[in-house]
Amino acid sequence: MNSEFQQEQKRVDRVIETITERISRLEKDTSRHRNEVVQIRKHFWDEVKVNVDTFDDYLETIIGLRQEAQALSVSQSTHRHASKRLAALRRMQEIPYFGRIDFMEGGTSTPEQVYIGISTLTDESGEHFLIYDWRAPVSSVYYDYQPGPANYVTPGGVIEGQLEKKWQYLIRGGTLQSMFDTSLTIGDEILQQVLGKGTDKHMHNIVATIQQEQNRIIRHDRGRLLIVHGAAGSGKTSAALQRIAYLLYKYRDSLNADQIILFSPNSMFNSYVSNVLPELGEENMQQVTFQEYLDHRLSKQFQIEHPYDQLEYVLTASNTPVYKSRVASIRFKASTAFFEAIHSYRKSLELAGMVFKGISFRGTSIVTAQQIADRFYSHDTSLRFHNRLEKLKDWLIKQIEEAEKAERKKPWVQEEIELLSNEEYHEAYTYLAKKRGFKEEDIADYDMEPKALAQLIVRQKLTPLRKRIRAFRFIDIKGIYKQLFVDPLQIQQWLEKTPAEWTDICRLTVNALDEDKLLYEDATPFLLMKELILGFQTNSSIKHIIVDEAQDYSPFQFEFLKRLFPWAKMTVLGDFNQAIFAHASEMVDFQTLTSLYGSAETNVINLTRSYRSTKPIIEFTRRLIPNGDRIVPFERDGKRPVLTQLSDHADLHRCIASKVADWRQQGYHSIAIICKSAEESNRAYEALSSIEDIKLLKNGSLEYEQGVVVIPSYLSKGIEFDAVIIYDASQQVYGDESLRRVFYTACTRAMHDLQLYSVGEPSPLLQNALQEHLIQA
Ligand SMILES: Nc1ncnc2c1ncn2[C@@H]1O[C@H](COP(=O)(O)OP(=O)(O)OP(=O)(O)O)[C@@H](O)[C@H]1O
Repeated sequence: MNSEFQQEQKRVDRVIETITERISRLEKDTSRHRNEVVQIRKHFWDEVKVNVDTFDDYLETIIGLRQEAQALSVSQSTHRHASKRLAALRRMQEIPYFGRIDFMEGGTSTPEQVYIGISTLTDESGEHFLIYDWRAPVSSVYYDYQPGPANYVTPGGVIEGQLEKKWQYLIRGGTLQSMFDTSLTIGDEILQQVLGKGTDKHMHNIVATIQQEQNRIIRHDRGRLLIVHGAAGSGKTSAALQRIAYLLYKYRDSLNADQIILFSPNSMFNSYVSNVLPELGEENMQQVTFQEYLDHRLSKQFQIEHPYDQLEYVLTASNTPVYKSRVASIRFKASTAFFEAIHSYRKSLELAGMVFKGISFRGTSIVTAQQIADRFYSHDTSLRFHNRLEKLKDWLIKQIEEAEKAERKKPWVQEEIELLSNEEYHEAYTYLAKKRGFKEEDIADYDMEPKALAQLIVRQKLTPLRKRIRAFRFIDIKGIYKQLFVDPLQIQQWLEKTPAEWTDICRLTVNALDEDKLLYEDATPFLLMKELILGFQTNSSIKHIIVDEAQDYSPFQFEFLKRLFPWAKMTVLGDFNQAIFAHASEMVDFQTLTSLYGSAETNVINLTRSYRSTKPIIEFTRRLIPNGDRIVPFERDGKRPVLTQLSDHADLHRCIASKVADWRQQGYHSIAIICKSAEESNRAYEALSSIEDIKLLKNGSLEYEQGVVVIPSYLSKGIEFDAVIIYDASQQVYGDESLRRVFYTACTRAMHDLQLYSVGEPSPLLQNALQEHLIQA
């Protein structure tokens, strides 16, 4: 062992000693803070005297309450911070740092050794940094430069200097295992080691090996919209998560994790990425799928089709009669043209076309739908649309009041009074007495008049109706949306061109709405229509939204997100070669998105290097897509993918079982058998049930499971496996050109090994994968 290595190990030991001391000090502090919180909670009401007899007492009570609540909040926040710091220090006990730069600032003569880890550590004096946080300004030099002139940006300006040397350290369990002078060595040994390992149940942070182009994404801080277009496995999700950690660090005084939302493809993906931020000592951002949001807004009214059910239909129902129209409907309803048409339609409602629901009580009409419409269109059309609706609502409330007066004299009210139970009678009595100003002790003296009781009963019975009117439920949004499709010619007023299948699209939309079903392609347009009429529900507390797998969102959905989060900056990450939804063909690149905030507010970063898979796998998968040669594989050796042609399914299942056994022996922890659809997955799972511990992953699975799994292609998005089997890459299954992206997505999930089987002729999608890239067995 050379002396430099020994010196470095000694430094590691010293730093770990400091970390251990800090931990023991902090453990005492956190336990004290925890006790404080418990005590404040326990004695909260002892400390506050609740007295509301006089105004001064009341004021004193409020002030006391506020002081206690403040003390509790301060203690809770101190405790939270201390616990977070403690968690970070515990991780640093294992790996205190991973890199070092020797940086000589302009005007100085000795370089400073800057050690970089997941969090900052200073010496006892607090003046010298033993470790710099990877997000600190100076640490950017580590990621951005090779030895030579270098600079970094601080809030006070740009610091110029010279990067003398750059080191990578591999420290595990407090022991320095290796160190590389990366200014001398060629290739990235640590990255090789990281990528060569098996996959895990959870994604991990990549801070030790962030690449220069990824660092640009992480530290980007200009404009409203950042678009990242990157090849499969290029680190888009990883960069997005480290970006969140970076923003939380840089804006720690004004930004917290609750103000960031990650839109992710499914719940399983949420669990897969849930560890990255906590590993870096940060709290997780909010995570949501677009479907969850739609459900939250619309599921009371409708049964909304799940996007994966829509996808399953597209993948499996091509023989059904309405298939072509349905696919055309999905594409058309995702377009900005339809988004604009809905805006124009809503505008036209100012003059005609609103649909209302009549209001009736006990089977008798109070106001008919036609009367409501007449009233609405009798308003001055120069008033704002929403004000007209407000006026209409007030008028309807008045109609209810009129109806109320008339109802009081009707016989049903007397009958109701007679049927009141003692309890109800007493309740009504007490209520009316209090309303008349009687104090608790004088209530018994109150004489209840029968008229007042009748009034009360009618009022109560009409309360639900009043509530519905206040919530604008007299507007028939479904009727208004449906109207767009009832007369196929109507939409031509607002659209230059309708799809050829428009009449069929209209028919299938109306049929679904009549059954109170909302097809997935209708859900966002419907919600937009609703918001344009009733007013937009926006969320102004969110400062950043990150949309992963953005190729699966329609331009329509992006417009919607922009309106929903008016103050948020947006980071959008995707790969069009993995666009698997039928609506995705509406957007062939992210250029369309530039119009969202305008080009001055938009920046685009492309990632072309791919890290997930071995070089032979990438050399194969990139031949499956147009312009795939732009993808640069990371130099990691491995075996070439294998295509095995078989004659029947019995043979296929035998081969898969033996391949899985083989791979298990090689030590692979996660093996995926990827099928085209859920339908194929179910069949495969049944047939392969003899494989020990095999699991079926389906829509709704919340956890990403390790081991041997059968999974439909679209659910495997975003995640990765040690080894992948493409269940049946035959002409029969992947015969259609429209499946190219689904097929590519499935193949790019493999890290170390890829095996394709084909029952009968292989898919024509494999045509370009030359012999040199694919072993045919
Ligand atoms: N700089 C890096 N250092 C270490 N590992 C990396 C780095 N960049 C990417 N990886 C690894 O490469 C794999 C792919 O990364 P990630 O899932 O973020 O890519 P992606 O672009 O989102 O992929 P896809 O679009 O195919 O879902 C992960 O295992 C990730 O840890």
